[in-house]
Amino acid sequence: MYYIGIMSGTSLDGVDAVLVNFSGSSFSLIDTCYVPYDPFLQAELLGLNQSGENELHRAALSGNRLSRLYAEAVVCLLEKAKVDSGGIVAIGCHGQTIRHCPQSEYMYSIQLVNGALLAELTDITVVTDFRNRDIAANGQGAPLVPAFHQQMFSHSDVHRLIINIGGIANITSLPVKNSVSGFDCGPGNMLMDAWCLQHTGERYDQNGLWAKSGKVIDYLLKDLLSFPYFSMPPPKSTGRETFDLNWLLSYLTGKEAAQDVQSTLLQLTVQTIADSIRAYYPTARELYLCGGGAHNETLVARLQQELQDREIRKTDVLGIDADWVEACAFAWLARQSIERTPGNLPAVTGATGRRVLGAIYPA
Ligand SMILES: Nc1ncnc2c1ncn2[C@@H]1O[C@H](COP(=O)(O)OP(=O)(O)OP(=O)(O)O)[C@@H](O)[C@H]1O
Ligand SMILES: CC(=O)N[C@H]1[C@@H]2OC[C@@H](O2)[C@@H](O)[C@@H]1O[C@H](C)C(=O)O
Repeated sequence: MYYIGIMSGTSLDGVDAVLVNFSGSSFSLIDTCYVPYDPFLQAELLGLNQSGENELHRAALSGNRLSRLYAEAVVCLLEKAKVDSGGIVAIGCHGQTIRHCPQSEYMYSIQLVNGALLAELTDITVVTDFRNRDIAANGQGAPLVPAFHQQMFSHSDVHRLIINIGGIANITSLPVKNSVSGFDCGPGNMLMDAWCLQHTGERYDQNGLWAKSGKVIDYLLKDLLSFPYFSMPPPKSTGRETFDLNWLLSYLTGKEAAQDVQSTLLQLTVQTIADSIRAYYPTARELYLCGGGAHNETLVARLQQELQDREIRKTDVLGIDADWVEACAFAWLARQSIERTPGNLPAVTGATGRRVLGAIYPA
């Protein structure tokens, strides 16, 4: 029961791909492959988050480029694992989000990928477009990963929280008795990455050392935290439409030192995660981090400082490396689709019911 999961997230850094084996209820991660975006593709994808000239054509071309990269990642996995394409049941490919508008007046989410091309290039069944069925059922279409967290990380006696710190940060609550819940807390690394690139030329602030060299600007943090998204009740999900550099610039006076802004952005991520936990999951004591932000030592130390009575570890100790949880989730979501089993959790997304997700392109 080999599946491939492919995730390219809101950080816009590249492609995470995994080969996994599901047999019955057991799961194993067999191989992984990471393919970075070249600067041209990265800039093009970032540009497609806003309207621009000839954007339909550009989006279609980027979808094709992405699909060729996804196919490279598939070949890399098959070679590493010495498995041939006939041995794979399906590829679950998230695609690259360029717009996310689940609100009732819009009701769509766009993940770029040419599923037909990927099926043609790999000769493997491809499942894509995981979000729109949930949105059609009045859900947010995100986050979807909590259903996978439930399968992999639940404990019969302990209330656990799983916190993904990617471009956006999202939280999953796995209580002992009540139903699973979760939502997007707000920006994870996205704003820090953009500010860091603009001021240092580095794509991200390694271990948060630049942020650590600055001071949190109290008035700025207070202003940022007053943004309505943070106090909105779940279900909720967000993205680059809301949290981009322009959003940040609208709060700056122009007199702030760049490293102090970075320190404040890091604190914003920490604070919005900690506030969400205090507001919605006050009794949960075990926290497990995944996503790239789990490697940011300054961020993790400040989060531990905010939540001193909770134990914070990475999902690695639960059996899945923090870097590969999302890609594994899309392999699992593909299996749900292939088996015609629902993949969404209405308690998370707000959908009116459970739905079989995804569009299938047969091999
Ligand atoms: N050592 C590190 N120190 C600081 N930040 C790091 C480190 N390693 C990774 N990161 C951060 O993690 C980001 C990548 O995270 P990840 O791959 O989880 O995001 P994503 O999957 O694209 O986002 P999302 O989950 O929102 O879709 C990088 O852009 C960087 O900001
Ligand atoms: C629209 C979209 O791509 N959302 C992503 C993003 O990245 C993290 C967070 O925001 C989450 O809601 C979601 O991704 C994961 C994989 C999810 O659906 O659970």
